[in-house]
Amino acid sequence: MPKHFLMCRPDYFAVEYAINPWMHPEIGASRDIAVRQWETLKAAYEELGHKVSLIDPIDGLPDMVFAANGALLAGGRVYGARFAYPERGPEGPAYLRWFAERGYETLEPAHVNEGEGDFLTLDRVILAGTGFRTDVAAHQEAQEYLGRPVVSLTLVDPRFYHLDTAMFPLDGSNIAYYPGAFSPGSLAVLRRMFPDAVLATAEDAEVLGLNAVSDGTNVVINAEASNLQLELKRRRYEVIPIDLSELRKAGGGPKCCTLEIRGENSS
Ligand SMILES: CN(C)C(=N)NCCC[C@H](N)C(=O)O
Repeated sequence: MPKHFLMCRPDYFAVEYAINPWMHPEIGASRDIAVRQWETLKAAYEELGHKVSLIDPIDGLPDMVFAANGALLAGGRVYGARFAYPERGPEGPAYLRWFAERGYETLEPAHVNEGEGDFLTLDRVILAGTGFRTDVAAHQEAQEYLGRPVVSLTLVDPRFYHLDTAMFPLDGSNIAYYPGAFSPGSLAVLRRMFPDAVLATAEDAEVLGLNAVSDGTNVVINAEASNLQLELKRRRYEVIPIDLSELRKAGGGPKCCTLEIRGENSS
């Protein structure tokens, strides 16, 4: 099934503040390289048959390329983002406006949450991260608005500050994750819910290998995550490695650049 993604060209991308351990403003990042790498990601989605819509980037919002943080959709409803750090604050209303202007039902959230960065949707449940960015009250707010069960998971390693830096859905019922990113209780929940999950190594997690996008057949994944790629191939997934090393300097990978638009008829 082709998917529909929202992306934001990194025309104003920069590393000029530090709100996660990957960001080093004293080193910075190249916008030109980031744009080229991002174009490769967009082309990969289009080659796989997925539809990509674009939101206009805004000058002064260097992290807006990370569209996954902009909202969470289910059944055509849009639960907006409210960012933890003021540097990203205006992105929430900008993404919500994009959807409202296109006729989507939207909710401006009362609680801090960073969209699909901390909410990962499976067929029967939404997995939700907390610990660094998204407030656990937002998990309840999303559940109430979207009418989907939300399972809270606690992140404990600041390098993996969003759930989607430590986990991705392989399909509607199984996941890949890095165990070291979760609290003992959350890990026990994951083991119980997903006995057949793909477990990533620290090496894969440290190159943001878990920040991947799967359509159930193809997995678009950071090129450097080599152990994880081997395991995915062993499980018969088609692996599409992408070099997003410049965007990683802001703490993002393929998934961060990709917000899934889930319409009325999708799960
Ligand atoms: C998994 N997702 C969506 C992300 N991890 N997003 C990247 C956000 C990077 C930004 N500098 C920040 O720290 O918010």
